[in-house]
Amino acid sequence: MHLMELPREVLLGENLKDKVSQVAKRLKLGERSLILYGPKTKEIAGKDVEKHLKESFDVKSLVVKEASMKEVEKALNVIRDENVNWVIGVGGGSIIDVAKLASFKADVPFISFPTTASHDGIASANASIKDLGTKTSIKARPPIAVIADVEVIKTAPYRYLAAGVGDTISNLTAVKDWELAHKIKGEYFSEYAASLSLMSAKMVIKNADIIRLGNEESVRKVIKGLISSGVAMSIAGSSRPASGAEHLFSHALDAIAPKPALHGEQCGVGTIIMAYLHGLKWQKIRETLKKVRAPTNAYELGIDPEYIIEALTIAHTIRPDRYTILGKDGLTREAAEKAAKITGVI
Ligand SMILES: NC(=O)C1=CN([C@@H]2O[C@H](COP(=O)(O)OP(=O)(O)OC[C@H]3O[C@@H](n4cnc5c(N)ncnc54)[C@H](OP(=O)(O)O)[C@@H]3O)[C@@H](O)[C@H]2O)C=CC1
Ligand SMILES: O=C(CO)COP(=O)(O)O
Ligand SMILES: [Zn+2]
Repeated sequence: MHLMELPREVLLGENLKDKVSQVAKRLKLGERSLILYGPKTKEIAGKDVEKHLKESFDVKSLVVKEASMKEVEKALNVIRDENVNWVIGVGGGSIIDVAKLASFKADVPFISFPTTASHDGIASANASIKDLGTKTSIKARPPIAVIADVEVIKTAPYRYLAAGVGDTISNLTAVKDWELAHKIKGEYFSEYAASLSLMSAKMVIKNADIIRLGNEESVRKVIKGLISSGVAMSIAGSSRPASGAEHLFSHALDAIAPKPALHGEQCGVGTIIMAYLHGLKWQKIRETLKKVRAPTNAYELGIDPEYIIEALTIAHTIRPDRYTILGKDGLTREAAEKAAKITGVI
């Protein structure tokens, strides 16, 4: 049996920092809450959300440094010691993932309050957490509510919005990899989740000219795609519809590059290469990324070509149970170099 859980409320609008209490009351989440934010997102929105929440709730707070198991444990300790009833994560993908996993382990609900449109973990049920050096995708529960404040998200540097396009466009190759795993390995495949995921990718391609403006409408377009993508993952019961070989490439870069770029930026570049390997129209993907001013090569990622090649050759080892176009043995150095050169990535 596959149990599908989805958010109960999704708010997308302006000035929502003082609306969290209303949502929490409506959903009867309880008296004691824990707010998680990062050092920057505390200043950007966290402090304000906390101030408003304190008018109605008993609020504990924690500054989260990274998406690691250590940080999840810290949050879990506060939840248990303080008998916290619900959690809210105010931040980027890292903060939301820590809130998602800690609340899941403690069996309490959590609210997702994204400060950027850079990743599709906003509404997904899985958390990407670093444990023993590499990122693992851990099954958790989707947020009970998503509160996406366009005013807050709009203040993030444009680069984050372009990264969101990269994370969404990667659904094109992720779904291809999923189909392949279904055909070759007999892996469970949900046509419905795959279609929803592809729809998000197609929407950002179609709206690239609007997105590149970086205005409020752009934020709304990208956020909607990211939320649908997260819902697709919840329906699938895994990150399969939105994470294939292009994500393995990004996770590999996170592990080896001295200064990795944003998750969505790396996934976007990975999508160009994996689309080439799949025989898809990779030029169209590159064109869209260029249009929204997202990186399309090593230089723009700020990563040495040598790391790009290495990441391509080790990507298949990151999650051996996730079958992709890279197969069981991965790419040879020569094949990696050729694919990266043909697609203009190096
Ligand atoms: N679970 C899932 O389904 C998914 C998970 N992910 C995961 O999400 C992570 C990537 O998320 P991403 O958002 O790109 O990166 P991070 O959450 O790591 O944030 C990157 C930086 O941006 C800062 N930041 C956040 N909001 C703003 C803002 N409004 N203005 C200025 N700076 C801001 C953060 O501040 P601070 O230092 O305060 O945190 C941080 O320093 C990865 O760990 C990835 O694996 C991605 C997709 C799906
Ligand atoms: O980033 C994701 C989808 O965009 C999902 O994360 P994983 O690659 O960790 O499963
Ligand atoms: Zn992603």
